[in-house]
Amino acid sequence: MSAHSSVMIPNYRIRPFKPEDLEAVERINRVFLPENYPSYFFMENYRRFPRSFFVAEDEGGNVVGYVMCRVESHYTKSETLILGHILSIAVSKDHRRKGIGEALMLKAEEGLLSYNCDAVYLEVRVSNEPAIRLYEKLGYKKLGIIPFYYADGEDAFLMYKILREGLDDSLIYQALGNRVIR
Ligand SMILES: CC(=O)SCCNC(=O)CCNC(=O)[C@H](O)C(C)(C)COP(=O)(O)OP(=O)(O)OC[C@H]1O[C@@H](n2cnc3c(N)ncnc32)[C@H](O)[C@@H]1OP(=O)(O)O
Repeated sequence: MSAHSSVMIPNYRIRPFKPEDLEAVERINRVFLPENYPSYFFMENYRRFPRSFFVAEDEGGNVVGYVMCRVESHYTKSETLILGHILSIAVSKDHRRKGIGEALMLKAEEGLLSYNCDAVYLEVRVSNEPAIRLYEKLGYKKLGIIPFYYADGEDAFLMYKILREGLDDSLIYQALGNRVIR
């Protein structure tokens, strides 16, 4: 399974994150997501995994969305899996339903493939219909629920997508199953 690199969205451009984008990315994160991070967290993920951190900009060069990822090792009985972790994605409200979220996700997957990721996973609030629909559209499956994952007590779905052809779903369960109930 491969990610598609040729996603074109009229009037927008998806490009790699640059340190100058930090303020804009943090603003979008604070306004549109309850899960906020200190600046060093964004910069650390950029420093370690620059090929899977993207922003979307409009024609005026304004940053209107981002996706930030990390690469992790997870263990199964037979092998170590390299898993991409989508840490955070958001698109400014005025720019939604134009394909930006989907394009950011596909670019992130492409970047994660360049780090040899076997699969990609993420956590999402069980009430976050738009995001869950987006992930399902892109082929993500629910591994299970992480109870009380968020600070306000809401549960998360742990969702994943296999990137390496032939990788069995059961290996993802071996790697991440201890975090979820089914
Ligand atoms: C790992 C995490 O970060 S989990 C948290 C995810 N982030 C957030 O919840 C932040 C607030 N939400 C957002 O920023 C946006 O709503 C996002 C990122 C979830 C989606 O971004 P958008 O640019 O609007 O998505 P995009 O236009 O690419 O939509 C792609 C598909 O997602 C689904 N989708 C997106 N929004 C919706 C919605 N409101 N209702 C139903 N389906 C939706 C649809 O299947 C859509 O395809 P379609 O337009 O062909 O029907």
